Amino acid sequence: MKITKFGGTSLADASQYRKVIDIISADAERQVIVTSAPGKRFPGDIKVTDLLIQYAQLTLAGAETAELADTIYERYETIGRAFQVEQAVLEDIHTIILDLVSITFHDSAELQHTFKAHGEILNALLFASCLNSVGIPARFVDPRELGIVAQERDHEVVLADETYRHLNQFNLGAQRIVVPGFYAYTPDNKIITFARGGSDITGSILAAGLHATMYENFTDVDAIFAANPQIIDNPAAIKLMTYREMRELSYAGFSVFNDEAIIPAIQGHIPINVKNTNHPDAPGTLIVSDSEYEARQLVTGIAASSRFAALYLHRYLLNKQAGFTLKILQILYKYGVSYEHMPSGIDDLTIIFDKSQLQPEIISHFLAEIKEEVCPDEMEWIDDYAIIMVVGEGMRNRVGIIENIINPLALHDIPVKMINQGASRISIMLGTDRADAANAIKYIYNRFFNNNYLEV
Ligand SMILES: Nc1ncnc2c1ncn2[C@@H]1O[C@H](COP(=O)(O)OP(=O)(O)O)[C@@H](O)[C@H]1O
Ligand SMILES: N[C@@H](CC(=O)OP(=O)(O)O)C(=O)O
Repeated sequence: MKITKFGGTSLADASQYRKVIDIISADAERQVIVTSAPGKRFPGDIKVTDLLIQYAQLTLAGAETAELADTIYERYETIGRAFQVEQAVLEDIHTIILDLVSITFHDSAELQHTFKAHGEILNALLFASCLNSVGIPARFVDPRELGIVAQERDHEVVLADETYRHLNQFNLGAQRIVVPGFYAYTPDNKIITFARGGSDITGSILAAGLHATMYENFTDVDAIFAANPQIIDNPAAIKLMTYREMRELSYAGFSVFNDEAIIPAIQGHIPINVKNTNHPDAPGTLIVSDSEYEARQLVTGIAASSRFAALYLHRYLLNKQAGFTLKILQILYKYGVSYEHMPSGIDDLTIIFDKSQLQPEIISHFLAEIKEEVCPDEMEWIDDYAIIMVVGEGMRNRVGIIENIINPLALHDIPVKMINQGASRISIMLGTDRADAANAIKYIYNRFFNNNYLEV
């Protein structure tokens, strides 16, 4: 049995739905289908999840919502009509959307989670109806029935271990099931959404918990490429890679996967196949454990992400001062701020933060406290920090890689603000200005992929 997840672009309209139905009917093993909310149909279009976020905001502000509710409903209605689903199904969807504004929520967070999850809920309901209307028996199954439980801890949504016990007890039967991705239930039965892109997480949890033979993740590209296709024209496709490579690359910007998403699949030893809904016969990218992998090239992929900021601190004899870092960490802890990386030298320390996890209004407060508490000789907040990650199992134990990364950047006058090598033996991390990140990717990509400097 395979878990087959379809991203938002794969379910954006009726013609995409048709492709997805063909994909499902081509393989009886595709028994558990995970849906995202309808995504963008064309560049500039708005994902249903983003419409629902607006809908939640208008509701919280007590503003007029009728027009937006209609826009959301139309996305589902057009698809449903194309498949001649029963009128009652469309009416249900319409009512559910309209009724959201009348539900009493405990707080605004609960309202936002519930509104957001409805992109997936309604798409799964509609998709199950469409499958039935073309003669493929299928049943909508909510994460509550499966027992997917999660809760917020330190601003993170953490899956409860009992989820796997529940999934173990779930009787799948012979029918296909359609499960909405992106959300779970709290122990007190409230909807809680994962991070954006989190339908990938649901697919991965189900793959591990229901002991699938494969986790198929259908998206809108033929493969995971060695660099973002929006930066590099026609980048090399990655046919086979390891979980670890994927984790590092998705963390640093390969948005094809949510970076947390593959952890359950890794823990369950489930191979992942990323495939294209628009070219389902293309083999896509297979992601496996390192024991099933032999590196054939040095670098597998190069990613960049601009969602970072950095705090640079300089103080002479910093390496001799007991408790210097501890004081800083205590201040960060007090503000509930986690950091991503902390490269240090004898007199210098850089702390790198994920800006998407930082509330902008607290930055000036914790900076002031750090300044007062540790009295650095120099301190700078770098707000536009990008991280570039060069990743490959083939880099392990190989000498001379770093110069091939740095040289092309030096040749093009791109300053490197930080290098972090060694923490993971399969990756090298660089810090640059955000404005330089795309060019840095191009030059590093050229060195490794267009100069035959690839073989192990
Ligand atoms: N290295 C990469 N390889 C493939 N796609 C990438 C890469 N880096 C970024 N992407 C982007 O990820 C997109 C697919 O992810 P996403 O939009 O989340 O899809 P879905 O809606 O199917 O979940 C691609 O369209 C592509 O623009
Ligand atoms: N719909 C949610 C969750 C998701 O996974 O979407 P997608 O598969 O389109 O990335 C989002 O937009 O974040």
